[in-house]
Amino acid sequence: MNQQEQNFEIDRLAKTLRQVSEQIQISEQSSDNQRDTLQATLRDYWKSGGGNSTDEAQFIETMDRQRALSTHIHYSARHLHKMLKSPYFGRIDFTETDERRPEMIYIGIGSLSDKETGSFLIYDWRAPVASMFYDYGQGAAAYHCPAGTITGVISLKRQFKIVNGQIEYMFDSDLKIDDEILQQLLSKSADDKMHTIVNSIQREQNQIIRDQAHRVLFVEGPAGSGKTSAALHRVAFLLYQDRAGLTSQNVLILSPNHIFGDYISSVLPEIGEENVVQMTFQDYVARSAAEMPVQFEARTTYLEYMLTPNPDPKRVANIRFKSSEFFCQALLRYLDRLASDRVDNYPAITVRGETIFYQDEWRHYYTGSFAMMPPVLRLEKIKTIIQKRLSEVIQRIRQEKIEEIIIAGEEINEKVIKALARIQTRDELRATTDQLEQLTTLDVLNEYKQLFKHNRLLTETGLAIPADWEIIQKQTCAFLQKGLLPYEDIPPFLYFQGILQGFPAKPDIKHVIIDEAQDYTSFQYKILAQLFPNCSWTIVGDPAQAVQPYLMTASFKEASTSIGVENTLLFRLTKSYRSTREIQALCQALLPDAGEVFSVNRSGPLPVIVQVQQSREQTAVIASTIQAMLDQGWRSIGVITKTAAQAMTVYPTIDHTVRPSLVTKEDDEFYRGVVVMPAYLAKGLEFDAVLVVNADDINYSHDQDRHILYTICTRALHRLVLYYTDTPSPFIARLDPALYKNKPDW
Ligand SMILES: Nc1ncnc2c1ncn2[C@@H]1O[C@H](COP(=O)(O)OP(=O)(O)OP(=O)(O)O)[C@@H](O)[C@H]1O
Repeated sequence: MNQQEQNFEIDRLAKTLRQVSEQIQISEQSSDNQRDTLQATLRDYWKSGGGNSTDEAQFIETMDRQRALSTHIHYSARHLHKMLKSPYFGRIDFTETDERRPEMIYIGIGSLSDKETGSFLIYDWRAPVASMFYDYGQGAAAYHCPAGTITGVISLKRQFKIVNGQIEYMFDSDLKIDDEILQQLLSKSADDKMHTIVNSIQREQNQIIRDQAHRVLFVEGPAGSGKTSAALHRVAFLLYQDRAGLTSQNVLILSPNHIFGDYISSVLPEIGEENVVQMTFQDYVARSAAEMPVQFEARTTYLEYMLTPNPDPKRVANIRFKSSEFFCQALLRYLDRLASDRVDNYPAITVRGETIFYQDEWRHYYTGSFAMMPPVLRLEKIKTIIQKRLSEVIQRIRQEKIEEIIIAGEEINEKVIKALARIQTRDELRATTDQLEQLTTLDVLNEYKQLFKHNRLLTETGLAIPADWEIIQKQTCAFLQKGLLPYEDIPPFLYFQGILQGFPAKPDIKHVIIDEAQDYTSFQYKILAQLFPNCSWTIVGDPAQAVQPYLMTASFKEASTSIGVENTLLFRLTKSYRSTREIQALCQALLPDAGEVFSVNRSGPLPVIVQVQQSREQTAVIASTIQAMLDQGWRSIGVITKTAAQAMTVYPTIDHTVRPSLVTKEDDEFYRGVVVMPAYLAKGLEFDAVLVVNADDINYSHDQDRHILYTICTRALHRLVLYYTDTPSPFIARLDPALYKNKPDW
């Protein structure tokens, strides 16, 4: 780029910043005006004495409108302040077919138009025309917009780094955002929060972000391929596309845990969007558990137990069965029958030989008039009908009783006579009211028990006896007998309960992102589909990172069947960005059938696999490694164990002068620095350096352990060290020695 061009860009930036400043002033002025209007509206209303309900309704509507406007002004001012620091990061010169002159298109986190001419000074990165910045280098290019596909030629592509209103660097790139800039971006130290990748979104990621043709978008990709990043930027894109119909309150992110939720919480605000609603599946479980007469097993208790070297095979059989497609289908069949046949053999309700509710009326209401309601509600409605009819009979009987008591002449006080008649009527009808109660009460927990206790799951569905059925029956009954619902029973039970009682659906949620989707079972998807009936979905995951042993999680195909949407697309990412080439090579080698994964051409030292003789030596070696990493300027170091119990053992051995923190619970705070934590909480996070403690055969020898080890190692950006004591994990022992060293040289 010659000097003249550099000067042009410097002037262009100055002009843009002037415009941004002016617009900030206007925005702040209108914010002040808006605040005054709001206060004046409030004052006038109270001065006028409140008014009638029509006035009040109007007043509330006015206030809501003014508040919404105020919020909007506030956000655009915040956006402009961000733009004052860094208004754009890219430029393309695009000549549309049939046009002679190119248009200079500057791309930033928001749009800005010239106050006087109205022309765009900056295009929002989500604008249709901006997609070419991510999709093309110089040469023929095209983009889609409501008017159709626009074609043309890109004659220049320029990238900027503007910090605090100053150009730090700018360069022209021939290709799409290429490896060089990525290398630079990725060679930095990891933060305790994830950051936006808006200025370096890759073409394959851009396709995910901008897809609008599918109601369910599945994204599968190796560790570090930007699945979470793409999903979050997709949220920003959807919010931009549908400003009128979609707000941040209509979008929900389902995170694996709150640590992860906190980790990703900066991305949207960084690009000027409000954070969306966040939730974990455990939040839903906890809310449901609060109302149950049985204790739900905590996820951590379950995981800690299942991650021990030799969990009870009976429990393993139970976990496999409860998350299997067989059980899912069996339960669905059972629920279908319950929804249609439950009342088939219910008797007529009679009092003194008079039928007040005929036998066929059960079916008439249950599968007819009330068929759209959940069964519990249907029975309640029918009960109300019967009670109403019964109350007429009760009045008649009471009157008869009163007359009988008067004729008997044993009592003359009117009040006492009435009370006696009431008691006698109640006693006479007790059998009927008890019968009614019993027929119309559906105790969900008891119903669930009966599936196993009395074999109803099979007898009612006619399905063949599955392997290990007796073990599963006994296990389930034994747990429930103790008042405990085991973790593997929670999703099927909550689904069962939801179908019978109804789900607390959230129709306002219009888009749901599921991260770490490889850990969800079919039942979980089914529950989510009921909770969010009106939404589209972005579901991202990596089957190689399934860290819950024995659980039969849903494939993407099973997930889409469970969600019940046909308009789906499975998108596969193939490039990984997080780790150095060397770390990535070792991670890929841990998987037996890893497909080809491309990496950014970023090199670093080989991973290190060290044998330590005993725990005293391990303590010393870890201490010196951490110190060496810190001395080299790496700021986030993850000491990652298989279980929380192991993390708690390792934590006290870490030199406390490096101020380590221990993270063992899903809602613990997560800070940058030296962090000791179990693998299942480190999911989705990343560290400059990862130290894998106890990489022995005791911890990592079964096939499911392989995925845990892979997940841990893929958290590393720049350095990876694995320690073992006696025998290394077979997954390590089988590695090609060229992939690692036995001694660190840092
Ligand atoms: N286009 C990109 N430009 C710059 N950095 C990127 C890009 N895509 C991803 N990254 C970075 O790569 C790292 C991994 O991204 P992310 O966490 O989104 O991947 P993931 O596929 O969700 O990973 P995992 O499955 O391991 O949790 C992050 O540091 C992210 O900022």
